[in-house]
Amino acid sequence: MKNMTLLEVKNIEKYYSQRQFIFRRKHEIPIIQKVSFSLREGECLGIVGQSGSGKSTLGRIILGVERPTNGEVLFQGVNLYEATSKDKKMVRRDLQAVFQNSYDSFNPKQTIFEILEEPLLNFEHYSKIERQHKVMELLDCVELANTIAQKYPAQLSGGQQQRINIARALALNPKLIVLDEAISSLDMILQKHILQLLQTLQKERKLAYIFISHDLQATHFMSDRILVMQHGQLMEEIQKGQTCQHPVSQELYNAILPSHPRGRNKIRY
Ligand SMILES: Nc1ncnc2c1ncn2[C@@H]1O[C@H](COP(=O)(O)OP(=O)(O)OP(=O)(O)O)[C@@H](O)[C@H]1O
Repeated sequence: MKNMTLLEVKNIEKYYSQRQFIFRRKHEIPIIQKVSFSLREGECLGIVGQSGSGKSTLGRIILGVERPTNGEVLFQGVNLYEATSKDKKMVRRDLQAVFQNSYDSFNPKQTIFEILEEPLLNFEHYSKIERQHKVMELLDCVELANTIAQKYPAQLSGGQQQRINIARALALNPKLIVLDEAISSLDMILQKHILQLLQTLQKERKLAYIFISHDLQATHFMSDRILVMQHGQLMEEIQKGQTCQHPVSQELYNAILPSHPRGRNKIRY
């Protein structure tokens, strides 16, 4: 089911004020300029662009944690920045995020069980036994052994920590997960495993993703559509299987290195 609109981003602009020199007056620097797009249920939308193009700022605006200067973000029809407390609760359940530095998002004094139990305690009316079952189910979902539940985050590898982050994001059965450089700190083999896991979970749960990344190949693998950003603007939308047309997108695609050096000037889009 990929036809219901889940998210609408309308004419988003974000300015930061910055002083050019110590005694000069502050200037408004545009970081996001007139960005609009929508996302359907169960869809994966990739957002790529060079460093500093505004991807993470846009991600934070979509998550409702960074108010845009202008424009609206509607999640399931609710304006994130004018939501009532009841609507905010719905958004906190249905809209989740996974970031690059998984360890930073944990309380190091909590066990994995406590970390995964926390959203259930805050949002569900489960009994203790039900919470235990649910935590084990979440560990199973991200292909981790139940014995991990008693460990602390520092006792896990980077890949295991990122799986815990994904499991925590899944705990409340969200509709959308914003993945911001979620696999960037992992080695290539682990990246592939996590991407495959994310795809399986997407199919099983009809989840939508916004996949923000520098990595064009991973974004291609995951996404139904890709938005290319530069200087805070959307330059092009590339549908799956289509060739990119815009010079900015072509430059990004040209930067992909083929596995063999002799093929490096023969990239095809
Ligand atoms: N709080 C802030 N105050 C001022 N400028 C900011 C702030 N946050 C981000 N910026 C600037 O906004 C621009 C976009 O940053 P952003 O992190 O969104 O880009 P990005 O495309 O995600 O980059 P990267 O891929 O390197 O993470 C950058 O020039 C950054 O310096």
